[in-house]
Amino acid sequence: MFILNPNSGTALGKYADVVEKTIRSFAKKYGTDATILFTKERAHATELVAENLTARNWQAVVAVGGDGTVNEIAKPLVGTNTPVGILPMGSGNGLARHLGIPLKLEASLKRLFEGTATTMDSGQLNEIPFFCTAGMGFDAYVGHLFSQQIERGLATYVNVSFQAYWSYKPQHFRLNGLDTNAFSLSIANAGQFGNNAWIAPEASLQDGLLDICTIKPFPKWYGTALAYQLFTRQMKSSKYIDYQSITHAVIETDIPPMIHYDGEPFQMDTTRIEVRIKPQSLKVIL
Ligand SMILES: Nc1ncnc2c1ncn2[C@@H]1O[C@H](COP(=O)(O)OP(=O)(O)OP(=O)(O)O)[C@@H](O)[C@H]1O
Repeated sequence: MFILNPNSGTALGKYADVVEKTIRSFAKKYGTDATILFTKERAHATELVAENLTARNWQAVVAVGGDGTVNEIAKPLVGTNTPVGILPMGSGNGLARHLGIPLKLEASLKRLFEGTATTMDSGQLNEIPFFCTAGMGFDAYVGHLFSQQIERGLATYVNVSFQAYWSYKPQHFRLNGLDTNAFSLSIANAGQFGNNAWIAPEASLQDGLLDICTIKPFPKWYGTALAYQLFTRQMKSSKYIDYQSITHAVIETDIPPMIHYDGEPFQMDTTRIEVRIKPQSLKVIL
C-alpha cells in the first residue's frame, strides 16, 4: 500500500501522476501490485492506514512524502509486523537520509522492492510518537513558521530559519529537574533533522537510546560556525551543545511549549513532557 501526500516537498503535488505510474510499473516488474492512495489533509494518512491495515496481508505500507508523512503512516504500524517503506519526496527527508535511502524515485523504488524488513526504535513525547527527531525551542519555532508557508522545500526552510534566528531568544527548561536555558532542546532518534542537518551525528536507530541535544545560549555571531558544524556532522565538537543518551527523561517548561515531532509543529497543553523510547518497535524496509 502506497500513501502519497501531494503536499510534501515541492515536486510531488505537480508530478503525482508520474510518480503513480512509476510505482505501478515497478510493482509489475517485481511481480506484485500496488494499491495507491492519496491523502486529502493533515492526519489523513493515519486514517488510511488504520482503515486498510487488516484488509490484506500488506508487504509494506509505503510513505511517499517527507518525515511528517512517514510519522502519520508509521504511528499505527508501531508494534505490528507490517513494515513501513519510504519513498522520500519531502522537504527534509531526515529519516530517509539517515537510513541511506536514495532520494531519486527510481533508485528508492528499486531499494524498496529489493529490500528486507529490519526493526528500529521509536520515541514518544508524552503520547506523541516520533521516528526521526522531535524537540522544542528554536527547531519547534521554525517548524511552526514553516508550516504556515505556502511553498515548502529547502529554500523556504532556509529563509524561515534565517529570519527567525535574529529575533529568537533562548528559553528556560528543566531537564530531569535541572534548570537550563537553551536555544533548543532536540531529541534525536535518527541523527538529523533533514537536509543533512546532523544534530546528533552519532545517533543510532537501533541502540535503544534517544539523544537529548541541548544547544546552550550562544552569541549571535557564532551562528554561522554552528550551522557549519551542523551540516558537516561536527556538532559534537561545539562547546555550546550538551548530549545525553537516555531511555526516559522529564522536561518541564514555564508555559506549555510549542514542540515539533518529525518536523510537525504542535502546541502542547501541559508543561510536563515525558520522553521515552520504544526499542525495536517499528519494522522498516531497507
Ligand atoms: N492532502 C494534503 N493537503 C495538505 N496537507 C497535507 C495533505 N496530506 C498531508 N498533509 C500534511 O502535509 C504536511 C507536510 O508533509 P511532509 O512532512 O511529508 O512534507 P515536508 O514537510 O515537505 O517534508 P519533511 O517533513 O521531510 O521536511 C504534514 O503536516 C501533513 O500532515
